[in-house]
Order: sequence, then structure tokens, then C-alpha cells
Amino acid sequence: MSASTQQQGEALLKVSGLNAFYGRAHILFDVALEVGRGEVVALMGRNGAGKSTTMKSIMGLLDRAQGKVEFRGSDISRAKPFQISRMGMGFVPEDRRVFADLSVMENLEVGRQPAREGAVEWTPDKLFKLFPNLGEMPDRPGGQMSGGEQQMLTVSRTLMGNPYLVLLDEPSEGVAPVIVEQMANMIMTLKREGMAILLSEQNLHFAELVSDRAYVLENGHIRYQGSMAQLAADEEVRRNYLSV
Ligand SMILES: Nc1ncnc2c1ncn2[C@@H]1O[C@H](COP(=O)(O)OP(=O)(O)OP(=O)(O)O)[C@@H](O)[C@H]1O
Repeated sequence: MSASTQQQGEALLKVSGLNAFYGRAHILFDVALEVGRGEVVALMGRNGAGKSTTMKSIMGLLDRAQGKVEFRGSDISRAKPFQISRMGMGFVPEDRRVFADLSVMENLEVGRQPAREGAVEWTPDKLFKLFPNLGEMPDRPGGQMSGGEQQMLTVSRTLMGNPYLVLLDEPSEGVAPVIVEQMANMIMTLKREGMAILLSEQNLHFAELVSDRAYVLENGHIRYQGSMAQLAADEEVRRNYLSV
């Protein structure tokens, strides 16, 4: 357990011995990771390293996964995705699917869940302060928005569920630099509000800006874990397992 997690008591999310498979292909090998309350943790690694598979396994979306996933002290290894979502874990997948025929407001309503004790409570107004672009187009159908705007809407819809923890799969990928900047600001704001985030990321600079700690995956194995500052200074790990 890291020092920062110890300070904050029991981990919010604790994954151990996670193995995952697509058909007969063994993709994750004994992955173990933790996210403490209020922590932003980066899950890093090159394309195909297993970042998305780790997130999908945590969310109960993989047909074949073994290992233990604990969330807020409960074993959720066998829970269904909708149950995990209702326990207060939000997931923003890489493909950022918005409901194309629904307006921004309607998309947000789809994500609404009751307020949770100890979790930040989100409203459309509060989200529009975080993402002013969305506030300018409440009636715009999701299908008529740019990729970056859709990304913001997907994150916002997930926050409408008032989660304790959000899994964010590559929020900076394939969006314009101005959106990347807004994503970084958004993550820092969420952190200030006390939310915990597990962030999948290939971009070291982005991860460095927003994360406390990092895990680096290669071919489904955790090859590094430590503080973000240590990772940024570790040229060997960066050269071997990241593209920088
Ligand atoms: N639905 C699938 N069926 C079979 N193999 C898959 C499937 N999805 C992913 N894989 C394989 O699993 C491995 C891990 O993929 P994963 O998407 O988790 O990586 P990643 O680190 O998230 O990469 P990326 O940044 O490209 O999304 C890769 O070898 C990939 O080809």
C-alpha cells in the first residue's frame, strides 16, 4: 500500500490477482492496483497494454475475468455493471458514446442517480460551469456535437450519477489540444472536490499534470508502480514501457 493511500485509510478501490481473457487469449496477468479516497491514479502503457481491459474488468463488463475487486469495502468481483454503477463507480469508456438523438440536457438526465452520502453532488448547472461549451448548447442533439464536446458530455453524464470514483479511459486521446486542456482542468477540479479518479492514459505529460500515482502496464503485466514524480524521472521505465 502506498504512503498516500495509507494516510487516507482503506482504499476506495482495491484490485488483486486480476486475470482477464478474450476467448482463449489471456490479456491481464495478476494485475493489482489501488485507488485511495481523493486520489488521481494513472494507469499507463502503450496501445494494447491492457488499460481498457483492466477498466472493463473492474466494471464487470468482461465475460471472463478472475481475481478480486473490492469497492468501498465490498467485494464486487461478481457484480453486474449496473450494480457497480449504482454503488457509485462511474465509467467513461474510450468510445464515448452519447445518445445521438437526445439533447445535451436529456443525455445528462439519463445519467442521473440519487445523491450519495459522502460523494460530490452534481447538477447540470454545476457541470456547465465545468464545461462552459456544454452550457451553450443544452438543446443540441448529441449526434450534432464535435468529438471533444461529446467527450465532455460523456464525462458529465457519468458525473450526474454522483459517483465516488470515476474510471476515465483515455480522456485526452483524439481530441483537440484545447479540449485536452479542458479535460486536465476538469480532472483537477474533480480532485479538488474530493473525487477519486482512475485515469487510463498514454500521454505522460497529461498524466503528470493531473495524477498523484501511476501504474504502468505492459502486455497485461504491471511493470511499475509509484508516484507520478518518480515515474517522470525514471527514464528506463519510460523508454521500455511508454512511448517517451
Ligand atoms: N474485444 C476484444 N477481443 C479480443 N482481443 C481484444 C479485444 N479488445 C482488446 N483486445 C486485445 O487485448 C489487448 C489489450 O487491449 P486493451 O484495449 O485493453 O489495451 P489498451 O492498453 O487499452 O490499449 P489502447 O490504448 O489501444 O486502447 C490487446 O492485445 C488487444 O488487441
